[in-house]
Amino acid sequence: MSRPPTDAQPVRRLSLRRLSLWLALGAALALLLGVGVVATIAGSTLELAERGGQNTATARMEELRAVGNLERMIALGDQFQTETEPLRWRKLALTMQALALHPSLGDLVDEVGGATTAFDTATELLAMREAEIARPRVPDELARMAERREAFWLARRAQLEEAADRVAASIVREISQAANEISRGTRVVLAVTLGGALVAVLGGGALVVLMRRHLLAPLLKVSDVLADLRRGKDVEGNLPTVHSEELGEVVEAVGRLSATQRALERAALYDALTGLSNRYGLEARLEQAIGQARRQSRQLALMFLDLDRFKSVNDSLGHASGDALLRIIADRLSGCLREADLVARLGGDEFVVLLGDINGSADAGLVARKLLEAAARPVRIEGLELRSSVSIGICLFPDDGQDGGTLMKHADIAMYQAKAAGRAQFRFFEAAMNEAVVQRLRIESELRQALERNEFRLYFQPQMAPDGLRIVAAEALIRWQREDGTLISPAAFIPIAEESELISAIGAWVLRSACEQLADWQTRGFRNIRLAVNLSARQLRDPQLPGEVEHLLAQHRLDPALLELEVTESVAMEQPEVTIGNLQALKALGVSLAIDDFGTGYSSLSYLKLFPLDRLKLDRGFVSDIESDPNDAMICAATVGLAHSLRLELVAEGVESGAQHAFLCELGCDLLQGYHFHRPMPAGAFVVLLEHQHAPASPPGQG
Ligand SMILES: Nc1nc2c(ncn2[C@@H]2O[C@@H]3COP(=O)(O)O[C@H]4[C@@H](O)[C@H](n5cnc6c(=O)[nH]c(N)nc65)O[C@@H]4COP(=O)(O)O[C@H]3[C@H]2O)c(=O)[nH]1
Repeated sequence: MSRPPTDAQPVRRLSLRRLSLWLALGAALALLLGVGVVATIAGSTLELAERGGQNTATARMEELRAVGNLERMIALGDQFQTETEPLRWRKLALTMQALALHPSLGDLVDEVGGATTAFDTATELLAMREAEIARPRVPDELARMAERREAFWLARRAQLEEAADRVAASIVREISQAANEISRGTRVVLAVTLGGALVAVLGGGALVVLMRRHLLAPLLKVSDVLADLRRGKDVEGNLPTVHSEELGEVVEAVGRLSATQRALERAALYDALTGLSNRYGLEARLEQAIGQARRQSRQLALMFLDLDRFKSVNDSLGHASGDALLRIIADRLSGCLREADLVARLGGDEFVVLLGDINGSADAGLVARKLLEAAARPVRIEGLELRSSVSIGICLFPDDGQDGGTLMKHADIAMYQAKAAGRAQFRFFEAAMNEAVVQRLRIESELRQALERNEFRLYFQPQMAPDGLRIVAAEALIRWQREDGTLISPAAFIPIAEESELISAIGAWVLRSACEQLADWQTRGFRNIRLAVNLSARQLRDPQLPGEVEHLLAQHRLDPALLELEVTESVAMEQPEVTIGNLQALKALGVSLAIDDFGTGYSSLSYLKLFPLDRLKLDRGFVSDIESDPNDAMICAATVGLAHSLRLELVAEGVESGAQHAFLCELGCDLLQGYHFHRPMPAGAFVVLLEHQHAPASPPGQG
């Protein structure tokens, strides 16, 4: 798209407004001038013609009359000569005289000697005839007189005829001259009109060419560009260069519009943090790729990637570090792919990879391995070396889904399975996974309802002194009591709650209820019973947790040491540096801290000694085989030794028999928990048990 010519060489531009004003003015002037010239020429020609016509007509009328009178005189003269009756020839002579005196003949006097001659001729003829009558008796003389009269008449007649011919010729000459003048004037008017029309045609043509080049063509181009913009095409470099100010404004506005549209598109289709496509960009590409693959009968692979334990990085190191990690992972993922593939970020720590044109699942597996390796390389952020990993779910088109929505859902399900299988691995989608997910979603929604309906209960399992008689503490264990009264074990729903944000609400409920219970025991006089509460990974990383605990302790006026918070070894060791900070914040409140399921994770002793702990809880897996498996017995012994060397108490879980009890006592365990003593029980039963402590001791295993 052409940038508005602000940053390029400035283009000199005309003002169309001014140009059109000048053109209109010029056209009006030219028109006025043309009309003036034509009108002047036509007017003068007409005037000339009219004037010439009038003069000629007046003058020629007299001459015509004179010619007529002369012709008549000639005819009268001829008649006079032949007329014998004196009365009649006298009358004819008199008529001739009267005609000769007519003014039309007056003007001919000089030319033909007309009037005088005509009058004299009539007078002379009359006198000659009168003289002939006066001598009637002399016939010869009479004949001579008549001959003389005849000769005289013929001579005069010839003169009169000549005069009439000359006048007639002059009339014809005058008329043709006038006609010539009129036609010359008409030709001039015609020439001027044609000239004007030619100038108008040429000027109009030039104007049309000018308008087409500088107005119409750029306008059409701008309209094409706008149409392309509407279709979402890139119009970069398509804007015309214009030479008028007004169109320049339009072109610049379209340029700005296109730049804004591109910026909006970027914001709409790309992720601002990583520069990768976002959900909408991915959806568009996915639909396109599916259409293409369907037409060409090809396979696609869609991968759903989730950064393992990203939230704890975000919570403990802050959002800036979280963002930096996301950018690094985004770059690494992009680096593993071909140009035709796509990697998108859906938000949070979720990425999607689209592999176009693969030959089968093996291809997708190969790429997934590369992605796993790339994500697993250590990341250095703000001086800390972080170990990241991703879990990947893969599904294939067309086998695992025919449309984008289904493919995304199935890849997500496969990813969830990869996470459940221990993270940092990939899983291909299988139909059976769908059912597991449906089940999980159902439980999630039921858990939400359970919270609203207050269906959770706390059970309490005593922790005994080594003698197995004295209750020193208890562990709070959640149960879900459904409407029909059935109790659901936490193992069936806590992992699901941990996958969603539900664990925060459930954990908060447990903490609240546990503190209420502690307060209740206080009022009942059981002041030294400690209560242990399990913390989920999310809770431990929650920066609000210390504040909430502090508030609950203050609200119920509890001795903080009576509240024990347990975190599993694997959660504690996930990001040990982060755990240290979180545990220290809790320890600052005075609460007790314990590591649960000890021995199942991979503890780093250097970190373990930095955790501000009070107790280690030996996992019940080691206790169960303590008698039969010498390895387990050794581990138990070593764990007791380790705890004591770190100045921690050791709690043995899952004590189910007297032999286990005896063995653990021998090893030096500080506290014992298990069915051999008591099963988890409701609050009421636990209070009854506490009250029994004041009574004579009953043998263990009867709880
Ligand atoms: N076989 C055998 N089992 C014994 C014996 N003594 C105790 N147990 C069981 O061992 C589990 C001990 O709790 P845990 O290790 O913290 O393991 C707990 C804990 O990780 C989790 N959990 C329970 N309540 C909560 C809670 O309120 N919050 C969180 N985040 N997790 C909880 O659920 C797990 C299972 O809890 P429960 O089903 O109550 O199972 C309890 C308890 O009933 C024994 O002698 N033999």
